[in-house]
Parts: sequence; C-alpha cells; structure tokens
Amino acid sequence: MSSQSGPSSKLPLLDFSTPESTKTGSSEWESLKPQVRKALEEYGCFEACFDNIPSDLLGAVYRSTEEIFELPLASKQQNVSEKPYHGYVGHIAQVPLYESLGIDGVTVGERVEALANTMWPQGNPTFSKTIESYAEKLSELDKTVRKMIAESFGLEKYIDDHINSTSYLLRLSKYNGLNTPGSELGLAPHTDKNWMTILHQDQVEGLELQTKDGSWIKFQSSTPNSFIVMISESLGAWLNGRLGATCHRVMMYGNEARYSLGLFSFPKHGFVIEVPDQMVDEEHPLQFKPFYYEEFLSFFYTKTGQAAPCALRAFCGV
Ligand SMILES: O=C(O)CCC(=O)C(=O)O
Ligand SMILES: [Fe+2]
Repeated sequence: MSSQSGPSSKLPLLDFSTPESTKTGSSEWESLKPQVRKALEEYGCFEACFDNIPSDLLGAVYRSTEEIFELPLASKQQNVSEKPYHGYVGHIAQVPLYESLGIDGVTVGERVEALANTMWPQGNPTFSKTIESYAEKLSELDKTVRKMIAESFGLEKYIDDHINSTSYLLRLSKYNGLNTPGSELGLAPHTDKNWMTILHQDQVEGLELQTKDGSWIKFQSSTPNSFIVMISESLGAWLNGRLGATCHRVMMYGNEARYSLGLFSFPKHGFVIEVPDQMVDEEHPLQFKPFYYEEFLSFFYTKTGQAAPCALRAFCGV
C-alpha cells in the first residue's frame, strides 16, 4: 500500500444545487440516485455541489470557527463529552497540529446556544445562528443522499425510521500551519464510524482519500461550496458491506492554518443497526450481527479495538 500522495485526481462531482435535486421522486432525484450509488461503490465518497449553503453563510461559519479556536484553552476545554472526539480535542501527542471542537446534537434546538453561553459569558448569538443554520441546511444533504442510497437498494421501508433516528455532530477542526518546510500528517488515516460524513475544507486544502488500489488522492474542491460526502462504517455495515467507508487523512504542507467542518450523522441512542433481510442472499451472506453504534464506538477506542485490523468486524462480524 502506498503512503505517497498521488496526483490530484477528480472524484465524481454531483450537482445538488437545484431545489428539485433534494425532492424525492423528481427527475433530478431519479437521475442523481444511480450516480450516487455508482460513485459510492467506486470511491465510497463523492464531491457534492450544494448551493443551499450560500458563500456568505460558509464565510460566516469559518469566521465563527476561527473565533472559537481563538478562545483561551480553558474555555475550549469546557466543551466536554463522554464520547471521544465529541468535545474539545487539543494538540494531542500523535497529531500536534490538530485541534477540534465537537458540537453534539447540533441540529437540536438550544444545543448550540448552550455551548455559546459556556464559551462566551455574554453568549454569542451570531455564532449560534450561523452554526445552527449551517448544520440544519447541510443535514438536508445527508438525508437526501441516505434516502437515495436506501432507495437504490430497495430499502424504502426503512427510510423514515432511519431519518427520524438520526443525530448530528458538527466537528470544527483547525490544523496549525507548519513551521518547517515539507509536509506533515495533520490527521492520521482513518475511516469514520458513523452513518455518513459531509466535509468541507476552507482555502487551505489537505484532505486526501484512499482509493481501492491503496493510492491517495488529494481532494481539491471544484467550487467554493463543494462538499465531500463519505460513507462511514455503520452505514456500510447496515448495507451488509455492499458499500464501504473511505479511508482518509489530512496532510499539511504550508504555514497557513487549515480549517475544516465535518457534519457526522449517526443513529440515536437505542437504535439497533441490523442488516435488512433483503441485503442477505447466497451471493451476499450476512456480514454483521446487530449492534448499537455507541457500543461500537466505545469498543473502537479500547485497546482491543485499536489493535484490531478491522474494529467493526472484531466487534460484530459474523
Ligand atoms: O479535516 C478534514 O478535512 C477531515 C476531518 C476528519 O476526517 C474527521 O474529523 O473525521
Ligand atoms: Fe474522518
């Protein structure tokens, strides 16, 4: 397997910029659905152009992101979570360039405001409104793509239950610029564990995705409002391994700080991830036993989970 970054190659670019593209059954929807499926089969991810997030909103989100990272460490550390990487993570030994701040339940009323009130004693309505609006709008893209995936496998009857049982985490990340020439790992290669992840990177690029042959491609945004939509492990498991998570990492090359936004969808507490019967046949034997997302996540961070070549298989593989 190569650890070298390959040439920047183009991922499929799918256009979700018309309102019809997110309307079930529209001709845009029906035309995008097979393209989503094909891109995910081939790459586990694709680039989505999504005008529903206008440039001024994106700009405001990045200003809010910079503002929160500029706060004193003691303030940021007040954003705690019992779940790993859901609260504040700062300059950990393995990846000293990296700092991130999670907002769990970001689409649930008042959560962002509560965080803003913790971070800024007098509150910060601009921060709250901006972040809430971004997460709300972008979660529509998550729902659209997951519905299309389910329809493409004939799993329509599960859609409402899935969508209604979804929580969102928004993770704001900052990678400090290098003080040395060359390149450095900003975030180690990994696959996300949740349902699906939608990433956006600001001007400083650095996200790299691993293709099936093991080579790395640099993600270069085609337009300022283009996002990477990635399948994560739990969705791959629910689909009995028919689609798989993409391994990705961040490489840092310059002195400038890099900012990124990750919207992570995952099942609510108590939701059982169970492979639907339709996904199992002679050609596709059952791969995973039913599991709870939170238990899988906890297992992943144990010594055994970290040591396993595939934590998901070690946890619930048949
Ligand atoms: O910063 C990025 O572009 C990637 C972040 C990421 O992969 C993650 O937070 O899981
Ligand atoms: Fe990730």
